[in-house]
Amino acid sequence: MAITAVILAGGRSSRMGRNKALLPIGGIPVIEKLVKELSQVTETVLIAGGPKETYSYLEAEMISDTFPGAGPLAGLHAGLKAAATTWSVVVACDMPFAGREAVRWLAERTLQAEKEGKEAVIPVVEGREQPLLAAYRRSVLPGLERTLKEGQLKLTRWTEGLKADYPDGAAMARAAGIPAERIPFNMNRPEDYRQALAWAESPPGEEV
Ligand SMILES: Nc1nc2c(ncn2[C@@H]2O[C@H](COP(=O)(O)OP(=O)(O)OP(=O)(O)O)[C@@H](O)[C@H]2O)c(=O)[nH]1
Repeated sequence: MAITAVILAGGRSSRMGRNKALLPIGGIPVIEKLVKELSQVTETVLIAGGPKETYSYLEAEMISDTFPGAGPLAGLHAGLKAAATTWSVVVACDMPFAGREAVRWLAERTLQAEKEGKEAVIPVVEGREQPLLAAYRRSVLPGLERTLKEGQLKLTRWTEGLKADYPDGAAMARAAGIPAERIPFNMNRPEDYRQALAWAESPPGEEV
């Protein structure tokens, strides 16, 4: 599909205590798993932020933030700026189950969003908006750049100002064939990593 995947991989991983993107899931670093999955359903995979030399073996293009240290919004900005497609899907590097079906589902939603003049598709999974597993139109860039220049770094404050579609993520979960809560699950702390490992080993639908 003519869409770019942007994997956000900057940040400090301070709560985890080590680079989250390199945590093994199913025997490979989570970022490698994401690159493999997302490259099956997108035109290009970009990695925004993180140590370039460490990720050079991956089949993805690496992008540096224009606003270093400014958090996920800076990664989103760098990714959208480098993307050659009108729409990009953004995925945080610490979401081990945000796989190809979820991204394909989001990419399909952008077709309708485009017709309706929307500039973002932000799924709502179990009542929570997921701006780090979402699709954005390149046209958000000038506003995003202004926001970053003003030093406003809060993601949800920025997304509030977008013309966004907020589809129910239950359908995304059905498409992916895994429980909804797992899809945007992200690993911030060591206990989250343990939970992800347990889920990775359990068959879909089986609660751990
Ligand atoms: N490119 C880029 N990505 C970032 C930046 N900050 C965070 N991210 C990514 O955004 C996602 C969410 O980040 P967080 O988990 O909130 O922050 P973190 O700094 O990685 O982790 P903590 O230090 O524990 O807060 C992750 O995929 C990060 O890799 C940044 O400054 N630049």
